Amino acid sequence: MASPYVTFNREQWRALRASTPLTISDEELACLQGVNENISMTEVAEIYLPLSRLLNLHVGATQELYQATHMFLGNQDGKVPFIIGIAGSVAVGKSTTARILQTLLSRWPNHPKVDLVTTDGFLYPNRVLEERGIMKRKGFPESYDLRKFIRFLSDVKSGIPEVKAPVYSHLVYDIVPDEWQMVRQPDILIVEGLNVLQPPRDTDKDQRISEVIVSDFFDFTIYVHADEKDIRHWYVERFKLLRQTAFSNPSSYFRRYASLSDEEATEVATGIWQEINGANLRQNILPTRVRAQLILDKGQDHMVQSVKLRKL
Ligand SMILES: Nc1ncnc2c1ncn2[C@@H]1O[C@H](COP(=O)(O)OP(=O)(O)O)[C@@H](O)[C@H]1O
Ligand SMILES: CC(C)(COP(=O)(O)O)[C@@H](O)C(=O)NCCC(=O)O
Repeated sequence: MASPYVTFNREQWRALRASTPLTISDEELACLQGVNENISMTEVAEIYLPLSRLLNLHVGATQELYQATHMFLGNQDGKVPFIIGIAGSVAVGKSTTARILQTLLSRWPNHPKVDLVTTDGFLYPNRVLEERGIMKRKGFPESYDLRKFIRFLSDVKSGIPEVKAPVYSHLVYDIVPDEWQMVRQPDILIVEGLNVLQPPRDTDKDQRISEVIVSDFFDFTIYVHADEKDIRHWYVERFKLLRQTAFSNPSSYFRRYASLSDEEATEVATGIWQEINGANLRQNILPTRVRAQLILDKGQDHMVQSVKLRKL
């Protein structure tokens, strides 16, 4: 069967930079370094800048389409945000990708307001996960309040002026009660998380919400891919670093991990990977890759090796 994707190797993709009118100023470079100090600026210029141009073209075309419909209907409905979904494994670099794109996309005059929401806010609180015996299934499909997530996306897409997203704290490892992120009609909303390309669940009927699925609300979807052995390595390295930062915070749910030796930390993190995040990747996340409009394929140094773009 012919592939629905056109594949660009790194050289072919970076050549598209020529059709990107904007360059990056020193000030913006500094801002991106703040997003992630490990990100290479060559990577931003060669991979993410052309990607932001492609997205800019899609946003522009969609904005024109909305305008045409409004003119035809003779109404002045509220602004409808363009929604980008970013999927992929835990630790593959979704949040880094999302933040780079947020920064790059906000420089375009026709879509300066770019908001970013992560799907962890739609996890059930620990109390509910405990009641259901699924505390060790965080990130698996059944750990999310899908009804709440779909309502949120539907409200944003309906042009509601102010929509609330719940907030998850990695520090306390739980939903923060009574804290919300307000989404106020951005030009673009980036939604980043493990589950953005997942199909409807039929395992628990309670959760089944008509025929609407999460990805119906996305105007563009990206899957960040890498070999599992590389992602596992990034996960373990990030876990080791967290000992000096988040884990040593007195409010951290994982205080007990702060004093682990390198060897112990590697063992604990590898265990969590095998039991939770790796299993979730294989069972529920990787199978959704085929649904993405664009796939970023990263090598072991985080550099994108190839970009796949859906032909239709
Ligand atoms: N493009 C990149 N260049 C260098 N390091 C990166 C890049 N993307 C992610 N990382 C590193 O990989 C780890 C996981 O990235 P993160 O964006 O937090 O992943 P996710 O949101 O998918 O869990 C972090 O330690 C991050 O610093
Ligand atoms: C919170 C997460 C489920 C990621 O959620 P997302 O924002 O991708 O929906 C994940 O980072 C997580 O905490 N997994 C549980 C196992 C672990 O501690 O790594």
